[in-house]
Amino acid sequence: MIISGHSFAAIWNGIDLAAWLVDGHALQIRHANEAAARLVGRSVADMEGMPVHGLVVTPEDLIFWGQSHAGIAAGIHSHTWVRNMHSGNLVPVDRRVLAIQASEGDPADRYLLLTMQDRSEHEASQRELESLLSELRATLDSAADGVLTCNLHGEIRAFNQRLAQIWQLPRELLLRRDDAAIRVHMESQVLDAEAYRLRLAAIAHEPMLETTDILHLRNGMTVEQRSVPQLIQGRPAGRVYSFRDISRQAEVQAGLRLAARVFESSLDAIFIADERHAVARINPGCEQLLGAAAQGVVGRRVTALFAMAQDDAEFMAEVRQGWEQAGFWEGELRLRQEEDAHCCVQLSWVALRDDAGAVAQSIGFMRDLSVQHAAQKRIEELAYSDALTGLPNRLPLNKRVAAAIEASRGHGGGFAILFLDLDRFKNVNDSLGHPFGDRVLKLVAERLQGCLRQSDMLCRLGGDEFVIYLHDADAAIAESVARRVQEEMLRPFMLDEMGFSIQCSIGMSLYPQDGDALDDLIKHADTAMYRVKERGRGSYGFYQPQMNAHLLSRMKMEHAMRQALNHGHMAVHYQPQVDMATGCIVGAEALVRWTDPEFGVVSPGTFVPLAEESGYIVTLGAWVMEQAVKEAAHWMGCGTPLVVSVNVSALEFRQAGFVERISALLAQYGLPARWLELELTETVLLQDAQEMQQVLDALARLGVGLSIDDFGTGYSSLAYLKKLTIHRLKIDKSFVGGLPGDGGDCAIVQAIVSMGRALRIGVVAEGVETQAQRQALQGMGCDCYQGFLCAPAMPAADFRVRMAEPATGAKRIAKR
Ligand SMILES: Nc1nc2c(ncn2[C@@H]2O[C@H](COP(=O)(O)O[C@H]3[C@@H](O)[C@H](n4cnc5c(=O)[nH]c(N)nc54)O[C@@H]3COP(=O)(O)O)[C@@H](O)[C@H]2O)c(=O)[nH]1
Repeated sequence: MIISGHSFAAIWNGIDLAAWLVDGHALQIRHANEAAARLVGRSVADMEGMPVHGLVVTPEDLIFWGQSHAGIAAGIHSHTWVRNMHSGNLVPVDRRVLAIQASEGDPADRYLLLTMQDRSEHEASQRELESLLSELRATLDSAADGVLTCNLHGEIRAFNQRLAQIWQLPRELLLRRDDAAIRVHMESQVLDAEAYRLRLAAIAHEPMLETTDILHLRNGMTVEQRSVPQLIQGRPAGRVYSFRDISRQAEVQAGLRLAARVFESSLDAIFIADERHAVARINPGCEQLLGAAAQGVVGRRVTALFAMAQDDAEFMAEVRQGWEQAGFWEGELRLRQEEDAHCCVQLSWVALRDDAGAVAQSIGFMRDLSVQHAAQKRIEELAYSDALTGLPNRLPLNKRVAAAIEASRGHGGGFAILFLDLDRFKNVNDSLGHPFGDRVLKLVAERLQGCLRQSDMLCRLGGDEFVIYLHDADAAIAESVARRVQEEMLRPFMLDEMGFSIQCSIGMSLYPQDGDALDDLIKHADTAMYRVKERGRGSYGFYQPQMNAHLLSRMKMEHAMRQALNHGHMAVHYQPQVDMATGCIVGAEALVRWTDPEFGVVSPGTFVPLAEESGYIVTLGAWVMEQAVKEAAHWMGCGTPLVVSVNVSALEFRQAGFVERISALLAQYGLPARWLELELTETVLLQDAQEMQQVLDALARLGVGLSIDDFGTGYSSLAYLKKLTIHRLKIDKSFVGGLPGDGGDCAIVQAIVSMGRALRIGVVAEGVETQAQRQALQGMGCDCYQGFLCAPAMPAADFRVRMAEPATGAKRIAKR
């Protein structure tokens, strides 16, 4: 097809692309179309013939037109600017240059066709896009939430800095693109990684799903993960995840939940009041304390819950003052309960203020003080009374005596103090147990109270010690009361169908002659009571000033006794035990002796009880035991073995490791256990039956003999004779003394001997002084005797001599 010149012009001017034809040699514009004229803001006519440099605006273009264009054939495509002469603006253009050879072989006949596409709009939209992108990035990076976008295949397209922070993405994952590593890292940060992985897989399967999940991360953060589909033209193209740190929120919520639980489950009664001090809420503890359901209480004024002496306004003024000064008010109030009851509560009422500082709400905490008040009352009672008997204790007695002394200054009257101690009450406790002893003490207290007038006062000081204040009393009244008390005590008591009587010792002091203060009067009455005990108990006596001197000498004696062992003032003597039938010595009782440089010969009857009271008997007894075992080993070594009997006190027997020590001693001196016998009193055997039996069994297993000393003077329970491994009974010398004339003693001794025989237990009579006694005992079937008739206890050396002289007294024969 051939295009006419007219048609070409129409096409040339019709195209929207600016074009001009430049003479390659002259560098002048030969032709320009109308689009070119519009682009540069000139007319076509103005442009044609114009040097091409006239339109150059950039240094690069100047260089371009200044160089040879011979090489331009395939065309040049570049971006540049042209100036619009009309507006003066630079217009960005997309420029193409094409070389055209007009006639063959004439290099001068060469043209350059320039086409320019205005890029203004394209560049503007490009800038707009970049600006939008940077805005979007800035927005993402400044977002408080972590954001991550991915496509439908799960490939990560973008995430922001916050996401990196929340998930603590390591630096290397920020520098290189590794979606799999990022996902693995994120999963590893979730506490339940497996569950999270499954959840993500499930979300990926549902492109249109909108999700919200709470994630607990290993770093302690709680994160809310939301995900929404990313839609392009209504179709899912990917997914946007956002992650919000809700740790604080979760903490607050947990705190609120906890507070609600505390409110609901608190044992304290709690109410919340509004700004007008009307009850808004109460907890179950409060309902319980009030005895009313919340509905009946909510809306009532807080002050209406209490029974108060003050009126409402006065009380609230006080409360407000507390709120102003400390933020709370605290005090004891009487709470109204259901059915007109009341209870005492401790109210702590705290004001909660709004931002402006006004009291918006208040919380009241109430603690029931009933138990505390009861305990307080009990403490006061206990402070003034004896818990066991309920009798007043020393405090009220002090007050009473102080008042009596004060009153006596006016009218000169006197009063008496009686110090009363139950005799051998320890035996009751030891044998029948403390609970039984406690019940006896209560009965005693009742009896004693019955002997007194209203104006007198009976107190228990502790243990088995009582003090009686006799109001307006002289020596005669005191004595008659003491006598009445003793008669009353001797009247049989009944407990658990057991009848018994109690003996007591009473010491008395008088005001004002024996002291002008309670402490002195009690001390002196106590001293008098001691003297009564020493004289044989079961009686009463008045304080005499020289008694204190006696007490002092007791203390001196105790001190001397403790020194005696180290100073060699103690010795062990041996008293022979003789076989009735043969007259041979078959054993010896070891008896301790003390000769003091100051006190002279002190009887064991005096110092053994002192040693028992002070606990020194443990040391003393261990020493006697060692001497006796050593001596018996010596007898055996001399070919004259004999059984040695050693007295063991209750305290010694109770010592842990007693059996082990005996066993070690026997081993140390090489004495076979059968040559040792332990003498125990009945009181020892009754201490704690079970524990006692274990020790006795262990001793029996060792092969040591056991005898019961002073048999018949204690409880003489047949039960333990049957149960325990006893080898011998020792008839007390008090029964032997009455033989053969006293029918009662004869009957007792006969009974003991018969019982021994029946139970196959040996019987020894002690304190045999006459042939008549020996014959009587022999006639009754008693096996052995011990007493002055044969010999008193003698030093070890004398005893050895005695054994070596068969002609002088009893012959010795070892028999066991
Ligand atoms: N725990 C320990 N107690 C001991 C020890 N040594 C002695 N005692 C106890 O002291 C009490 C008094 O003992 P004592 O003054 O030695 O009297 C004993 C004998 O000397 C005395 N006796 C012996 N024969 C006669 C006699 O014919 N007539 C008479 N009037 N008295 C006599 O009897 C006492 C022996 O008592 P007993 O032990 O009951 O067999 C006394 O209770 C001793 O037990 C010791 O080392 N440890």
